[in-house]
Amino acid sequence: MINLIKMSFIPRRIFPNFNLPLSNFKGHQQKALTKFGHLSPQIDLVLELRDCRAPISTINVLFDKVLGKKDRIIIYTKKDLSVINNDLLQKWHGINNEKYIFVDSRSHKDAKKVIQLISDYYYNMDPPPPLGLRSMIIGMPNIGKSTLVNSLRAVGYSNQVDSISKKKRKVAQTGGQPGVTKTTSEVIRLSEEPDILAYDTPGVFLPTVKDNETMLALSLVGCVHNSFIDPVIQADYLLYILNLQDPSGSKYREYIDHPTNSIDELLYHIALKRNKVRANGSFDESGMASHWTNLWKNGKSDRYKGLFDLQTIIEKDGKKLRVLFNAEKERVSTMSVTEKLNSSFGKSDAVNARRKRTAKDREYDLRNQLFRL
Ligand SMILES: Nc1nc2c(ncn2[C@@H]2O[C@H](COP(=O)(O)OP(=O)(O)OP(=O)(O)O)[C@@H](O)[C@H]2O)c(=O)[nH]1
Repeated sequence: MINLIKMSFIPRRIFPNFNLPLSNFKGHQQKALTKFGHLSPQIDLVLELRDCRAPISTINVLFDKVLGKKDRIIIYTKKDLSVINNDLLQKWHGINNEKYIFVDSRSHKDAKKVIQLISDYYYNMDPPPPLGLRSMIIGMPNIGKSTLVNSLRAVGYSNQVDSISKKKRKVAQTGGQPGVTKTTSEVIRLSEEPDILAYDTPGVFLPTVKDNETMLALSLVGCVHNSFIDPVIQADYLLYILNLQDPSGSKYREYIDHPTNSIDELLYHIALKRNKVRANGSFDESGMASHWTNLWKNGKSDRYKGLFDLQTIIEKDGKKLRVLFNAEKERVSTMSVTEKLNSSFGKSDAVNARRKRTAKDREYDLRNQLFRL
């Protein structure tokens, strides 16, 4: 029977259309965008951070809108948590000769490579910038900006250990949830030779993200607070994405020996494995969902290296990606940021944020499952 399920298993091609909040735009992010606009004329180089596990969903086209056309290096963070391969990114960025690099923001070895890239840029500037190269580190919330600033500064000053104490080298506050940095920093010197300066900035979200899948990918990589979306829906999306990448069910084999499209079934097996099923057969569904998604969010071991971006899984073609990117720019260009900011504090989103999966959603899952079999 199990072999029959494995053979006939077809992963879901469509994710249920939950009524999720698509906005998490905050007042300090609006202020940050205004400040970006003011600082823009003095910025030589933009360091734009994206998450390796959601390289498309973590693009924020608002940055282009406020900063205008600026030279930039795209830095993919959290490489230690991702399975993305360089061929794919080379295809995307090769078309436009864009500079990009993968890093673990905490790694000094990777920070050295970033300093090297910035230094190369500096030495190619003609004339060299009289007041040092000014860069700005931007990206979605919780993507690793402040961690990278600290690593860059530690590396940039590594030859001058005596001149700067370790405490002084750590300049930016970091944390496990989004929104730790609330204001754009004063200019921070990353290195003296060459003279490289940077602004650390607050993570900025889009006023409204494109669709549910983008919001769920952003949630799995930690750009929104853990509690923002019902954990069972997050777990269901994770299951959906993992099945698309590997329909054999191997990504959750430690809990259940056959592939499944039903999050309820998987969560039950997780509870069983963890001895958390009560005598009456019930279990804490949300608790199991949070436990499972956290393994992937935090990359608890190599087994949980992830890729949560539906579009990255589908769009392998660089040209198509460019079309997608332009469509996103178009979508955002019609948005009034202030308008969206006000509406994002509206009651409906707060209500939606707490919305749980309903009996109807479960029924949908079950029908989907039966239909596939
Ligand atoms: N595994 C891993 N963790 C990282 C990496 N970069 C950052 N982190 C962790 O991610 C969390 C967020 O990092 P921050 O540097 O505070 O992120 P931020 O972009 O400054 O966040 P905001 O203040 O919300 O803008 C912290 O717990 C970091 O330790 C990375 O490359 N790999």
